[in-house]
Amino acid sequence: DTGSAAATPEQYDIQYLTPVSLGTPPQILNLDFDSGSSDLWVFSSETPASQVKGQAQYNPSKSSTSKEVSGATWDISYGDGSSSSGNVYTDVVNVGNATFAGQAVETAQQVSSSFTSDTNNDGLLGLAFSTINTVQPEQQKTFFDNIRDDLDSPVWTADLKHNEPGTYNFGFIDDSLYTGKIAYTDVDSSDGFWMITLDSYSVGSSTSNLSSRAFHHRPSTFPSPSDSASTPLTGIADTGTTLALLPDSVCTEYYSQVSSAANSQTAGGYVFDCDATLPDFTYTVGSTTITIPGEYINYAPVDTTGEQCFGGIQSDADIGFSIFGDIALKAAFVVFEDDGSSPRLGFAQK
Ligand SMILES: CN(C)c1ccc(C(=O)NN)cc1
Repeated sequence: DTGSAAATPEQYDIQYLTPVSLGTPPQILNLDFDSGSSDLWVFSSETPASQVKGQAQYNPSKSSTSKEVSGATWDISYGDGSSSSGNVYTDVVNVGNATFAGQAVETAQQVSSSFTSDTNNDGLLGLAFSTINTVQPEQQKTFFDNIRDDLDSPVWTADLKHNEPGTYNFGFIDDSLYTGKIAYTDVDSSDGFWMITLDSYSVGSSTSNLSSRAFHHRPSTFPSPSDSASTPLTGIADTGTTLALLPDSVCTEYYSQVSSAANSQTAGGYVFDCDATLPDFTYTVGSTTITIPGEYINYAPVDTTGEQCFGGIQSDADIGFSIFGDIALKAAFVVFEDDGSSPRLGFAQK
């Protein structure tokens, strides 16, 4: 079995939506595939009308193959403070021809305001590890965990793009989607996430880093620079988070290269003049180097004046690890591999 479906960005690449078929006859909903969570939940016939604003709704009573999971409930909260909760059914779920008959479909009986106002998002399809699925009393498996053994290969891949549709594939690696070689790194899934350590990062052209300059002799008073060219970054690969949330030290180093940049309390992060030229941000996994173009890091205007723009790199303070969200992932072809025992993440240029 294999599957392939389009990942279409909403404005500013704030999120990517992918059509999913649920039930019999098929009910098509556009879901946010999220490698940072593990619940497949949908707007449904059970979602109060006051909390629905244009979203498609899954109606289990209209599906001949739906079965209620007796006594099961779910309740999830996300890093941005949004939340949802409800009941559970199983039904046929089909993603680009990859199909599982008994997939847990979590129907929303409550969604928070940010979901209600997100009018094109009909729900989430979790692709983190099933250990953090929120269904009680019996935890449910993610779509990938369910179909993994039927897939030609135990992988799914993300080819997200800037301002144009990309692709989520299941069960195979499409060699036409990347260049060079895929470099793999081990995943620590103990917290339920695709957590990895990037070998290094650099801001702009590497000569910006003092240590890479031929300093014949550096006065002893010179600060020995944090040699970012070999500083690792540990974080989670999260297709459901828009930005790249990185350590304060990295943010400081990055925005020190942008003369108009400031860390704004009112805007909630680093902002700069929209006409600023932003440096690239590069990270390495083994021998593969991924460069996020500066333009991708000019994320979006703060307001309708279009004077100040919000950065695509922001602080991961208070989270405890970095979050390599869409800003970081859309510059790469990413392989999420899990044979059930030793998960790995692969990165390639494209
Ligand atoms: C409000 N929406 C659409 C969200 C979607 C995804 C997430 C998230 O943290 N995923 N890892 C949060 C919020």
